[in-house]
Amino acid sequence: MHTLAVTDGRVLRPDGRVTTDDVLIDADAGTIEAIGPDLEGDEVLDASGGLVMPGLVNAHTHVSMTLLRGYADDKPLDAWLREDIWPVEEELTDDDIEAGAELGVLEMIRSGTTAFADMYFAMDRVADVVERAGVRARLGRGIVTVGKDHEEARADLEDGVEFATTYDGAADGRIHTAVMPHSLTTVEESILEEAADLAAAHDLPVHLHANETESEVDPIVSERGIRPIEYADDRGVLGPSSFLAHGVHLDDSEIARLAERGTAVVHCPASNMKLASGIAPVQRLREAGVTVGIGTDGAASNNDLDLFDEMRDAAMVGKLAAADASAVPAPAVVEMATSGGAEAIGVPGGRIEAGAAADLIVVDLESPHLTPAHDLVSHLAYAVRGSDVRHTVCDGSVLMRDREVTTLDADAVMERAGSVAADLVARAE
Ligand SMILES: N[C@@H](CCSC[C@H]1O[C@@H](n2cnc3c(=O)[nH]cnc32)[C@H](O)[C@@H]1O)C(=O)O
Ligand SMILES: [Zn+2]
Repeated sequence: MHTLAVTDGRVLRPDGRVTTDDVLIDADAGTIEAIGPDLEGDEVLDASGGLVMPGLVNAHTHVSMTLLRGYADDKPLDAWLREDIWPVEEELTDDDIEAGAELGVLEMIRSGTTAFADMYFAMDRVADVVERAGVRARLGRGIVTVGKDHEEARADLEDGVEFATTYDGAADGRIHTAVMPHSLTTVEESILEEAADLAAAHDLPVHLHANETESEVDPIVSERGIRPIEYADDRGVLGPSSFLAHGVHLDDSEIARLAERGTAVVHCPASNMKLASGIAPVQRLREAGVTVGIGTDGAASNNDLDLFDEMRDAAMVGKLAAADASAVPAPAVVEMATSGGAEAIGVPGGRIEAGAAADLIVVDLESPHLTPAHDLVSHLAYAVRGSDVRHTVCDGSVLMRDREVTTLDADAVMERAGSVAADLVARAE
């Protein structure tokens, strides 16, 4: 057994306590062996002056959209997608998607994210990046049927299911998959139903955008006389492994139904604020017992993939929405960004405890903006930035040591992404 000792730091435990301990990792198994004083390993990762905490889980993104960061801002969802994003996405090549995924994964490793859920196209290329970069992911091809005839729509569904069944368990088990119909309004009813059936038949989760904007909720209510979550349930989409992105506009009956079905919600506060979609009822969801994770959504609606920013946004906007400063407190956002996210997307990790997956980060605390250290959980929610992450470990492997990413060549990744992004936009215009 090859071991890695993370030494001389403080450790964030699953119950929110912070202790002064070392963490011993079985690098071969990719698991945490022990937590305690004076642990010795074959290799050492210095955590002095730092906090060891679970790697963050970005529970909803479109990682290759880093190529479109800053390309189209200041518009509502529907116009943004139809006028700006989808036309450029028409021009995307598989190589572009790979370059964008490398950039996004690099950014995530550098800001402490070790696992993410991704919906996009050319997912075989995204899977390749996940494998090389050493992170964990739940991946799926986004299935869209608007503007397609039934045959094309079926082909999209089949592609999505084929990707999901082929890649589940890839990269030594670091890659998980899901069937990912894009949303309740961009996928026709029969395809949505089939997607849910096929996911169940293959024991895979369903992931989709739902109840993101009012203009997505209204047509379902007026055409069918029922709320979107009831419609989703009738199509078989909801289940204990399913997770939906956004859940901004949910009424009490929908929240109760999500709780009953065990379907998780991924809160994307920055995207929801930027597109002026609304504010998800995070406090009410949590009180109802719904598992809530946090996601950045794509970099074109955020505009970064730093989950520390997202934690702060979730706490701030949660209070504003509830008109209650005690709503969505620091421990809740830290939980949502770690164990909550891992549970929502169904990946290991999210906890520093013996036997858990060795997905962890070390946050450097020796900075003016993190001084004094009255309460480290408060710092994680309100004051830490992604650039404070010193080391990133996933599945027992060191992906970043002293801010140097070991699995990707940062300069080459940025140069390639910058160049393909410029070409892409030029082709689209
Ligand atoms: N459009 C593709 C498949 C969907 S991939 C996922 C899609 O979600 C889009 N997307 C990104 N952010 C959001 C969001 O907040 N809501 C809805 N869609 C989004 C993204 O641009 C991408 O087109 C097709 O026609 O086959
Ligand atoms: Zn999205």
